[in-house]
Amino acid sequence: MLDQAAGVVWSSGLMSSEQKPAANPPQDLEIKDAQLIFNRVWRGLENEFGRENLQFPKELILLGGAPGSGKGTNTNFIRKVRGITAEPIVISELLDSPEARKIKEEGGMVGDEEVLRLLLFRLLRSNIRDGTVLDGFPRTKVQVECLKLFYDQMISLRREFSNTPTAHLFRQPTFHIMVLFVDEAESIERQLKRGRESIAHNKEVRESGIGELWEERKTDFDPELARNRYRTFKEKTYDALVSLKQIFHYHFINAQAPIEVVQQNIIRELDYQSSLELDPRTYDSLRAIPLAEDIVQRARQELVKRLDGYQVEHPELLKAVVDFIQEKTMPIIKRYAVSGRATINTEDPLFDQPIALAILIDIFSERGFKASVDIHRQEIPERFDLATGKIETRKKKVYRIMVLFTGSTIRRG
Ligand SMILES: Nc1ncnc2c1ncn2[C@@H]1O[C@H](COP(=O)(O)OP(=O)(O)O)[C@@H](O)[C@H]1O
Repeated sequence: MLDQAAGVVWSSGLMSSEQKPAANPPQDLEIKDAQLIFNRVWRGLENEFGRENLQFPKELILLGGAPGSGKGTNTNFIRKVRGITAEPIVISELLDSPEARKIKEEGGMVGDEEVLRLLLFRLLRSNIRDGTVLDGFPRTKVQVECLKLFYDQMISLRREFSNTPTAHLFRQPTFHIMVLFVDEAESIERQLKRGRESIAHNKEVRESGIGELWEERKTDFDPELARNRYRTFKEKTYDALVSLKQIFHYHFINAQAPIEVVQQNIIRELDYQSSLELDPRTYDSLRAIPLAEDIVQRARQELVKRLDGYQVEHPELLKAVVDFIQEKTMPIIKRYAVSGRATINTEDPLFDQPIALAILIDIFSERGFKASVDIHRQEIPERFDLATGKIETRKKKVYRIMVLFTGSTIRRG
């Protein structure tokens, strides 16, 4: 028996805060462009490699910042702090065609589609599965949108393969956006400094025949070109990077300081964020406690294992619970979706087997709901014995299934 009317919990507060869709959703051209570009590149990948082979790095640290902010200087340091052994990917080095070189020399930017294609192909290399640092992506609003679409695709792949033997190859992606910040004067000064260092270094290499030549960028010798690069960054890149703050792990680093100070800032930022607020001694006493996100990730792997286990060991029970969810709970959940909360009472004897309750909760978790079940035992008076005065009762077991879910923005990464 299903007690629908009594089983649904409404909160007037939740009802009144019901969100209406925006009347005019922003139809940003750049967002549309990004979708077209991304879809073309992604289809290319699927055709060339097959979906099952689209295995990308688990962790990506996307390093952004004005030219001269110290991205190249700090990349190896960041890898060390995060225990990343894979080589970093420097976008400007990926862009090696003569056309791309010419654009770069003038301080401009290479087309988004070309950048995205080269990058995603490069990310598929098997030696960077654990993670890597990306220097110089995303640089434009379109690239920012592509990054979000890429993340969503990684999540879809993960879901798609979660019940297969290759589930472990599609891990939960973690994206960190790290912005190194310097002002215009500092950026120009450092670009020119790099120019002077390159000349001195290359002179030494040529004279001694030892070592490798460094790239000599035109923009590192001309203050006007250097200024132009900084302005391109401020106008095209900076706001786009900041817009990712709400979505991925975001780290803003004051990079206008001596290298040692910048590196301390990086350590602090990459560490658990509360370390920024806590006294270091307090933080030290807490750090033995695992981070919630690590536990959640392990729990998710366990969940996948359990669900696969039910399929093998209790296939009929699994099917019965799936049918129950589909037929008995989904209509109620859909009907009350705005509140994000539904309660369903049932006396279905299916749940007299405790494992059926476990299966129910796990299925809901896998589908993104939070479910819990209370069992209520009620005695229903059935007969009154006139001779003894005793009331005979029937025991009734009611399972109260509470399902919570949310329709609000989900933090990615
Ligand atoms: N904190 C710092 N203080 C002084 N000079 C720095 C600092 N960080 C980097 N530099 C210098 O600035 C120049 C540009 O750094 P680089 O790492 O190549 O910048 P980016 O990769 O962000 O363009 C290099 O000569 C580098 O040695």
